[in-house]
Amino acid sequence: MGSSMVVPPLLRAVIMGPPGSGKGTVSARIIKHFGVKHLSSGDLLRDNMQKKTEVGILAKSYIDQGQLIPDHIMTQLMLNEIKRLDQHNWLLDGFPRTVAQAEALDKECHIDTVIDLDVPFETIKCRLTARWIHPASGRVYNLEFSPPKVKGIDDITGEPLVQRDDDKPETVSKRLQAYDAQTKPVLEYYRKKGLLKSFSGTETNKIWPHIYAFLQTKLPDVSQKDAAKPR
Ligand SMILES: Nc1nc2c(ncn2[C@@H]2O[C@H](COP(=O)(O)OP(=O)(O)O)[C@@H](O)[C@H]2O)c(=O)[nH]1
Ligand SMILES: Nc1ncnc2c1ncn2[C@@H]1O[C@H](COP(=O)(O)OP(=O)(O)O)[C@@H](O)[C@H]1O
Repeated sequence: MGSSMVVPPLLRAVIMGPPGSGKGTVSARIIKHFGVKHLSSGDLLRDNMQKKTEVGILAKSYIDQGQLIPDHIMTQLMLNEIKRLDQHNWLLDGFPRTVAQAEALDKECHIDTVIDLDVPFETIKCRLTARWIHPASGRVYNLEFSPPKVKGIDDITGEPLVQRDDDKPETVSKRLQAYDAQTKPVLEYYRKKGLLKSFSGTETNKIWPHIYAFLQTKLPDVSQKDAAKPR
């Protein structure tokens, strides 16, 4: 039996979108429903900053300025992590963010699909100042949209939540500029390859059912919840 079973190909997906477009929020739902491994460049960098690794110390100076980390550092860091997920379906979040990164990724693996969250900048600006995160897990909250059960406390661990230093209004503007100049060309890069699936809107709850339906054509839902009402 075993040797004749058809093994479906592993999913290699990327989620893109400007800062605050909901990549982390949507990724959490994708993980819950489709059981994929999630690799977030921002979470990885924040973990390195917190541990004060060489990469973390270097990254901090860029992140605090709202600038991207140099390509060679970012690519090495991420490709290293990606290798460890070899046998799993995976979703990259926050990488690639430049065409050079996308090209380096292409040399290592074949990407199947790129989910693009197309959310207007105006919507995003207010969201980020109300964002709170649990750094150890990457769980993300929002004072209005998805508040924690207890103010300032992570629902699962009971540990304190923090605000990201780079969510200050001045830094947010710089990050949006970097997105326009350096990351938008990546969308074009994947569009030309026929891999880009854009989802437009201003509310995650309205965008999510479309993403869910799209992914269901690729992977089975492994969550217990009623698939008719994906949350
Ligand atoms: N008001 C509002 N906030 C949202 C919505 N979707 C996500 N958020 C919040 O917006 C912030 C940014 O979302 P996040 O998933 O961290 O975006 P990322 O930066 O692309 O990973 C977080 O505080 C989310 O809780 C939404 O539809 N409406
Ligand atoms: N692929 C990348 N290339 C360069 N810099 C990156 C990359 N991913 C993350 N960073 C740095 O980390 C910061 C935070 O990233 P992230 O948490 O993904 O932001 P957001 O969730 O707001 O999109 C970015 O503003 C950038 O400075």
